[in-house]
Amino acid sequence: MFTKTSWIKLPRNVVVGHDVLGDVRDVVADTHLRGRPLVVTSPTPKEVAAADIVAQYEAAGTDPGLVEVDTASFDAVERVIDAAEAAEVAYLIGVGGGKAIDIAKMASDRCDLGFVSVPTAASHDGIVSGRGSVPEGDTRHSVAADPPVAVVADTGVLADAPWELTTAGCADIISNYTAVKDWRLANRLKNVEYSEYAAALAEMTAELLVESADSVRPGLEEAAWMVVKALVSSGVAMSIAGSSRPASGAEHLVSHQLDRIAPGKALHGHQVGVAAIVTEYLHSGERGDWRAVRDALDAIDAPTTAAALGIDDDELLEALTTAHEIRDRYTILGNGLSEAAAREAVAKTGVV
Ligand SMILES: NC(=O)C1=CN([C@@H]2O[C@H](COP(=O)(O)OP(=O)(O)OC[C@H]3O[C@@H](n4cnc5c(N)ncnc54)[C@H](OP(=O)(O)O)[C@@H]3O)[C@@H](O)[C@H]2O)C=CC1
Ligand SMILES: O=C(CO)COP(=O)(O)O
Ligand SMILES: [Zn+2]
Repeated sequence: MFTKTSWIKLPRNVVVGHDVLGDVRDVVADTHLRGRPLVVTSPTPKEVAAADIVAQYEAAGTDPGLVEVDTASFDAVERVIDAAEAAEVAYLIGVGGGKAIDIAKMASDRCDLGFVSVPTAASHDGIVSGRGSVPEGDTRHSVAADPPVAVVADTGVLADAPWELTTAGCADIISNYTAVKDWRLANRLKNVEYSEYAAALAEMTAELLVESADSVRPGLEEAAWMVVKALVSSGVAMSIAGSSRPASGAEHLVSHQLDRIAPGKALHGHQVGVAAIVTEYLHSGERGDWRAVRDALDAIDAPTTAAALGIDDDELLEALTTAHEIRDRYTILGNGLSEAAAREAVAKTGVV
């Protein structure tokens, strides 16, 4: 008997382009969302974009709420929920990098309110995804959360953001290669549910970005356009899969572990990129594709060594040998990488 069910949650409007920040109200008006919003942002994105959005609503006679968050934490999510309930807002607008967007996404999921995503950095593929990532206890990885109803990504804002934020987004996409290899491995070895559509979309997204690497240069709106399109596409792959599997494998486990061992030292995307060089080596050996992963990262100015991340060699080795413990997600790390094997992998790939 056929018993499969798949529920794919996607945004209704995804608007990417020049000067679209000024269209937030119009984009929202084209959805079912009505009434007063709560704008959730963090310090820099507030100046770069959130203040403008607040002004748009004020000019139209609506007084939006505003909450500023500093760190990605459950306290921050609770504070946003309290603000949303106190102000009786109708929906939330997350304005910023992964931190502000995920806090707003998780708070709106908890309050059962619509959510609009306004990225100010092309730094991660959670812009569109049905996943939220806020540390809780020892958990750093994402959990299911309703995706945004609408996304407004202004390529001018994204191109003006610091270049390393864009290279972090590119590295988050390049890590799809190893994430999909881990997913296929888990499907073969552990019968983990697998979607060829989601895997193919995640791989193709990485492929298209790598092929365009020459055009991904600082300050260019065209480059911001290409990267944000890739981030959207990767988020859609996660929605099709109903999990972060197409975009998160062993390289993400290592990054999550680094967030615990060496917090705040490097950007999420940069950490997963460096870890992907090592996990690609583990998948395909010395003669395998790890050089292609390293060269793709290098081509877009993303770090390729622990030193470039600002992470000590020992911190990376600890992350590599303990990453398998943090989540029920089978990957090439299996039941754990031995210290000797980890040392060999980082030495052979030049990561350390
Ligand atoms: N939900 C999902 O599916 C996914 C979630 N993630 C999560 O996203 C997070 C990583 O996102 P990331 O964006 O790197 O982290 P942050 O949101 O912390 O942003 C990184 C830095 O960029 C700054 N910033 C943002 N926009 C601008 C701008 N326009 N100009 C100048 N500075 C700017 C922020 O400033 P300020 O400090 O003022 O905020 C912050 O200092 C991780 O927590 C990761 O787990 C990653 C991938 C997928
Ligand atoms: O960062 C992500 C995809 O790029 C989300 O993955 P996690 O589920 O590992 O947090
Ligand atoms: Zn990621």
